[in-house]
Amino acid sequence: MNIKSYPPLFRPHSNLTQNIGPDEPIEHIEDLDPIPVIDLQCLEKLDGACKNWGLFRLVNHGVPSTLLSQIQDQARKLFSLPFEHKQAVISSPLSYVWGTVFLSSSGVAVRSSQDMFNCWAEVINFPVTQLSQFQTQDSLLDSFRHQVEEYGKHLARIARTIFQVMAKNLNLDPRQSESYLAESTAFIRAHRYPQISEGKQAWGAGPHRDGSLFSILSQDQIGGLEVYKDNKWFPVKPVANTLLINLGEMMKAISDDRYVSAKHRVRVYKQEDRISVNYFVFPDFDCVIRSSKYKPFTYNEFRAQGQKDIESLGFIVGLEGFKLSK
Ligand SMILES: O=C(O)CCC(=O)C(=O)O
Ligand SMILES: [Fe+2]
Repeated sequence: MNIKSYPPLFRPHSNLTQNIGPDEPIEHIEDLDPIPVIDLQCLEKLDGACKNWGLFRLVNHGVPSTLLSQIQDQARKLFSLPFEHKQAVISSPLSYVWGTVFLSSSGVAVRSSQDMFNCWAEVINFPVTQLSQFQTQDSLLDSFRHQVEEYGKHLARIARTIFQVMAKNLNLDPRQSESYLAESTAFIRAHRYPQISEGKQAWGAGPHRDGSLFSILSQDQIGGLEVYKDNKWFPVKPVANTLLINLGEMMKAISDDRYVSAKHRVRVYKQEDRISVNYFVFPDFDCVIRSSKYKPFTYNEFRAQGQKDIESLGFIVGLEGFKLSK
């Protein structure tokens, strides 16, 4: 355990612990992996995976395996630096937060008063289109920044390819659908879920749905991600060289509820730190999302509402709060 690298909150002597609630059954399927597998070169099964799961594994994605493993290794090294050093070198437009994954529009970490929504995780945010402006004397951060930039280009390509097919399957108006996928506001978020000491309990990330259009995740070999389907939680096992696509609430709204926004959560382990790197993509912030199920809204309004919910209720109501009453 590299204690100096952890924010004080996550060190063994801290008395922070979380009531993680009743431990809902986790479906253990040892050999069979039920998560749909989609080939980027042949997207025939994409529509079914979006309708049934809202989360799928992507193969044949064209990201070199060396780049994927470098991203994982370098992220792990970066998180292993002393806590104070990370605080000192990670500066705007990057940000470093812990205990929450929510950031206000001004980049400040927003913590909920409710346990479920605080996370046993550290997060470094990289806004992909602003990375070329970032200068640092720290050689590890500098080389990681370059890799993230290169990785970001692959992810933007993958996001475009997948979204084009989704838009076609959903018969979206091609002009409208252009503003549903905004590359300019996409960001890459690296997470480290520190190991947790005996006797403590917390979620790496409590059960939630993402607010994004969708995300593209690379996880290490530790595991811990779980997805909810048919009233059960399924482990999303690590499979080398694959990526995970997770549909968020914006995709559900745009699809007029034909697609599922996957509910998921992350477990933490006693023995090991887990690393994951996630790319989030959103609609243009001021593009109006129209559907038959929800009142028209922009992503900006959705995000502002989420922040208000966190501050007043301790959790995000999400898309349900925009539903048209019958
Ligand atoms: O780390 C993961 O596996 C998922 C993280 C997550 O749920 C998120 O970033 O929204
Ligand atoms: Fe998530």
